[in-house]
Amino acid sequence: MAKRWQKPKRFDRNLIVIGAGSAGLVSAYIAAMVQAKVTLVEAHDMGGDCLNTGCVPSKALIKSAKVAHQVADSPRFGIQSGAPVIDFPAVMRRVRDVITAIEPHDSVERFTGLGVDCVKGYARFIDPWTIEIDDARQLTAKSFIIATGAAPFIPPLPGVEDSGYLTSESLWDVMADRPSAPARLVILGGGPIGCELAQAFQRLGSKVTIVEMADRLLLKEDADAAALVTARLQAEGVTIHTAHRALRFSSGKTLVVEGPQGEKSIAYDDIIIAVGRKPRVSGFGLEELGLVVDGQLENDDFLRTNMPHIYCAGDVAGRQQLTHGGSHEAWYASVNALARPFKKYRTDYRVLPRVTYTEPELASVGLTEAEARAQGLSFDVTRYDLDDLDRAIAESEAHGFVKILTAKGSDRILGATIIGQNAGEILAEVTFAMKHKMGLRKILQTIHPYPTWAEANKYAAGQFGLARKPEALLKWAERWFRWQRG
Ligand SMILES: Cc1cc2nc3c(=O)[nH]c(=O)nc-3n(C[C@H](O)[C@H](O)[C@H](O)COP(=O)(O)OP(=O)(O)OC[C@H]3O[C@@H](n4cnc5c(N)ncnc54)[C@H](O)[C@@H]3O)c2cc1C
Ligand SMILES: NC(=O)c1ccc[n+]([C@@H]2O[C@H](COP(=O)([O-])OP(=O)(O)OC[C@H]3O[C@@H](n4cnc5c(N)ncnc54)[C@H](O)[C@@H]3O)[C@@H](O)[C@H]2O)c1
Repeated sequence: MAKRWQKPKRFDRNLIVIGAGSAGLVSAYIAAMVQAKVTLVEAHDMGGDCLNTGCVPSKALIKSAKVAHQVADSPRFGIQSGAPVIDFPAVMRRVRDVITAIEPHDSVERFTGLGVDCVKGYARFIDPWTIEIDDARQLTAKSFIIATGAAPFIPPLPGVEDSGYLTSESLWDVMADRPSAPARLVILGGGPIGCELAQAFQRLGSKVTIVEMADRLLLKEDADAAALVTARLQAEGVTIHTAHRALRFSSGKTLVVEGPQGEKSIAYDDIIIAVGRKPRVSGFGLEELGLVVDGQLENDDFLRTNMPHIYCAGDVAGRQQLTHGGSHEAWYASVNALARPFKKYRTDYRVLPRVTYTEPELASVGLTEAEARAQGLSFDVTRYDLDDLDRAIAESEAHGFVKILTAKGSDRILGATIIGQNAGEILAEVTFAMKHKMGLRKILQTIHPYPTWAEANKYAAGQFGLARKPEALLKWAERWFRWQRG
């Protein structure tokens, strides 16, 4: 390294963080908290994908769609209201307002107040210790964290450039000016983005078709849980083509797909491409430093790239793509970068929860059954069906389940999947137990208020206990009580 580049004798900063999404913001925050001199460089909007084009607008849209669905569904609860009238521009204005309300949490003002030097501009490495911002100002640092996120992957299908496709990044601005939701909406990709947006747009008046090349939706999640999401989407009118591969676009806004029955043409008014997100690693000097191999930013379990003073966190690191995952990695990247060479911490993803905000909601943490099997683990599965839960019955939402995997011969939790209303909230207790190595018996011993959704965890733990009754002791007790009755 020294031969090709001259290392500066002094540095302007202890740490420079590139990208102000969840990973970059948290990295800069931690550095400022421990009194390091830190600069955070952001080319576009503070808050990155989550605030501007990801979690926040999608959850705001999902809420409006849920209200529309509840209005349509109200006779089920004894309320007559007529079909919902969707004021789509007002829905999109609300999405914008929600972003505006949350913006201050991620703002330059807030982070400057916390001691972070925030710089607006596009950063590019010119050597391993120096970045240039907007081809003008240069800054050096002892360490760096690359937190540049990911961008939608666009498959190189014939005709794609003229297809008028939208992505999770572009759709918000485009839809903001529309009088109504697209009449026929095709969504390519049946992952979390595809499923969440499909249900939301269907509920807001679109006729949605999902095209997914795998044989089921939500491939990374428990198959039983994903099947319930699929069934609900279909019941609400979404057309789902699994095992269908997109082949090409033809003129007149048509997608040609190939499935088990051959080729099929699907006409659309709009198409959203949601087939995964690709780490942003090019155009700002990483390739020139030799940090990118086969299109990936190489990094180890300490989030260190192949230059020991350059770290990474968030979507760009290629290990997970979640907002809280990015914040989690930010802790490791910033602490490892600042404590170098005295101390380093290995990343740990064993207790990383995730939630897909469809209705029913699908929440999981740790291993799925398929993952536990693939790892050759010996485990038990306890399942509690929510059709038994009083709160779920009272709310006429008695569907879904809690599925918990435990290590064979113990109550140690290896993973959990919850599907149903408020699954993400119910999962919090299991995540806490798992993180702090508390088994299912500890959940069973905890008082849960009646009637709550969280009681589902207690009943699942109860189910676990029932399946492991001390049969010999109970036989003895039965004899003892019979003897006592005389
Ligand atoms: C529709 C959708 C819904 C989602 N919903 C959820 C959800 O409900 N829950 C959840 O946990 N996750 C969700 N995600 C994922 C989540 O948004 C991302 O995982 C998270 O935002 C990634 O954060 P990050 O900090 O790694 O990157 P980003 O937020 O992408 O931030 C990277 C930043 O770096 C900047 N940048 C890039 N290059 C440079 C450069 N050279 N110089 C300066 N700045 C640069 C970019 O402008 C950007 O602001 C969703 C994603 C999408 C698309
Ligand atoms: N609620 C949440 O936490 C949330 C919501 C949205 C997104 N996210 C994050 O964003 C990431 C990206 O989401 P995503 O849904 O774009 O990606 P994904 O990788 O999770 O799913 C993409 C799907 O597209 C399919 N696919 C790929 N190429 C295809 C093709 N040519 N034709 C048809 N189908 C094709 C894949 O088989 C896969 O099922 C997620 O993995 C997740 O981490 C999270």
